[in-house]
Amino acid sequence: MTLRINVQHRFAGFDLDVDLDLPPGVSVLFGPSGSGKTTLINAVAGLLRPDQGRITVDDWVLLDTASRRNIAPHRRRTGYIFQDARLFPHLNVRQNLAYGRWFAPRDARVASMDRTVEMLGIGHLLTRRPASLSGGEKQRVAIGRALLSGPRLILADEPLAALDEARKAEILPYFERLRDEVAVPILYVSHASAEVARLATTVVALRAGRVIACGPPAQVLGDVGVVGARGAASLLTAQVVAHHADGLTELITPAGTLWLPRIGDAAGATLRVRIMAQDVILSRDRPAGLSALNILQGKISDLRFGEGPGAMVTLAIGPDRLAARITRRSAEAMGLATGQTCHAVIKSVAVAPDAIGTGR
Ligand SMILES: Nc1ncnc2c1ncn2[C@@H]1O[C@H](COP(=O)(O)OP(=O)(O)OP(=O)(O)O)[C@@H](O)[C@H]1O
Repeated sequence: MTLRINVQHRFAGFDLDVDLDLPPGVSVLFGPSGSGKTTLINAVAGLLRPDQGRITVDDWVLLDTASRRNIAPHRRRTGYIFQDARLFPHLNVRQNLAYGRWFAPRDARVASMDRTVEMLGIGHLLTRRPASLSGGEKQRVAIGRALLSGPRLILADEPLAALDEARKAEILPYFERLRDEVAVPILYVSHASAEVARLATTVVALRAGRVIACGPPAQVLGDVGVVGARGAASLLTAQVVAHHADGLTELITPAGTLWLPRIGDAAGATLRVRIMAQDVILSRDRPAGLSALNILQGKISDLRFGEGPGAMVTLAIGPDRLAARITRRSAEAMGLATGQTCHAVIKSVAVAPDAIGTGR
């Protein structure tokens, strides 16, 4: 399902103008505070009527100001997941889920209650009231309630922002399952790049009401113009080979073996691993006698110098790209040039657990 959003809207001092054509999967609206993420998601939900615009899910028109079509919010079939779960406190979990179901149109293909409960791991919570649930559990119930309403589109406005790191880590895999197992487009607001790296199929980078980049996460999160040199990251596709007794997990990438602190996923699972450009060291020759376990070989596909002392070197590693942020001085001393073979050195412990997600 393709989501098309063309919206222009003006508040005093703020001007939103976007034109997006988003493929299936999770589209993350990513940008600093005040860039227009919530305004945009509210326009899609029908909570804000933009000055001008047209919003469609496939051939279903939610808004078309030119023909004065504006479907009311409750008829847009959007499942909305908020920062706070907003469950009904007087209903237990099963009743909260059933409430979502009650809103599903008769002809909607709605996931079964059993399947949803199983997918979100909330079977043991069904008779509990929201007050007795943790923040992460509440958010899983909120996802279930949204799913059971038979949505044609799921909107999630910073659903993890109110949770601590441990609870975020608990919820992220459920959003990954939602992305991989439910064929409903998801528009997801976030300003956390680790979350974007794990979840996004497409990243829409917003700045002051404009789209400054839109594309796959590996492309947008590696764009220094979007994330800055310090924030630049690469996403490597890797497959789990085995878990070893010394607490390390062995993964295979097209450029060699990657050893990371133990990962929960089973052997055979395909993961996307975020590696920050500033955590990568380069060597022309294959280094020996290093403490770092990960040495990946690639060819330099791009070399850029900034205004300051830094340089960004990109290696082609199979179909993936791996960026290294080094100094101009090192790049010149090493005589780096595009097309050369180079080795990237990455410390295992530099890859944080929240930087590893499932899927390509
Ligand atoms: N109802 C409103 N009236 C006037 N200005 C508004 C209104 N709603 C939002 N704005 C302004 O529009 C701009 C974008 O706000 P928006 O909430 O969409 O940003 P955001 O990217 O979601 O930010 P945050 O990450 O802080 O939630 C801000 O400058 C905000 O002050």
